[in-house]
Amino acid sequence: MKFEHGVYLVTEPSGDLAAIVANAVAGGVDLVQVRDKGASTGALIEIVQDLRRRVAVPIVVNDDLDAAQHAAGVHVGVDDLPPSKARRVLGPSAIVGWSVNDPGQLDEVEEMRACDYVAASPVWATHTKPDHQPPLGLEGIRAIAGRTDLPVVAIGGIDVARAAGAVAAGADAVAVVTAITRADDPRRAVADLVEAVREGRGRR
Ligand SMILES: Cc1ncc(COP(=O)(O)OP(=O)(O)O)c(N)n1
Ligand SMILES: Cc1ncsc1CCOP(=O)(O)O
Ligand SMILES: [Mg+2]
Repeated sequence: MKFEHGVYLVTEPSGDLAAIVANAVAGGVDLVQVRDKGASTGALIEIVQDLRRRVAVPIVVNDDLDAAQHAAGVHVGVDDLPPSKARRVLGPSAIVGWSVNDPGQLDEVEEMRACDYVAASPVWATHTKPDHQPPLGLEGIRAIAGRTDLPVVAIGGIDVARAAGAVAAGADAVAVVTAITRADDPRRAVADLVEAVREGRGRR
């Protein structure tokens, strides 16, 4: 997985989803994840099919392997099915992402081999995922990025003020919910994040 602009949109089930995603993609998002913890598989498939008609970037689904078969891939965490199983079901060309909070996960060779990227999750505390694990901080990004060649995505509490620091610490991309979905102008918000990522890359 190549994160050209380094911005990954993770959706939430509020607001005008189609408009937010279309504007975010126009601003430069590389990848979209449909995340709606309360949605049925059928509802997720409908969302994916609708978004696929509107935008050209890959769309992955959070958690739900059945819905992910109608998308470009899946994002899973430690409480979900393992990446290796997702890979077996979705095949070699699917995108498979895995949340990492404990650096010990990086030693799970079979799981790491199944992934296209790992997410340092969360970097900062966030209300968007009330059950999140302890924040890793910038040190956590450095520790993870220093131990894998996979692209590292930073997620949790990331906004335009924090994005460059996360990237300078070793993240290849930032994954963002509210700083995009709740922005007055999601397209502008993404464009500003893209610029911050560029600045962070320049600091490495
Ligand atoms: C890009 C990205 N990173 C981390 C997560 C969190 O996944 P997980 O730990 O499985 O938690 P839920 O999102 O399922 O609540 C993510 N979704 N996306
Ligand atoms: C889904 C998820 N996984 C770890 S933190 C998080 C939510 C990030 O949301 P926000 O960008 O609003 O802090
Ligand atoms: Mg999950």
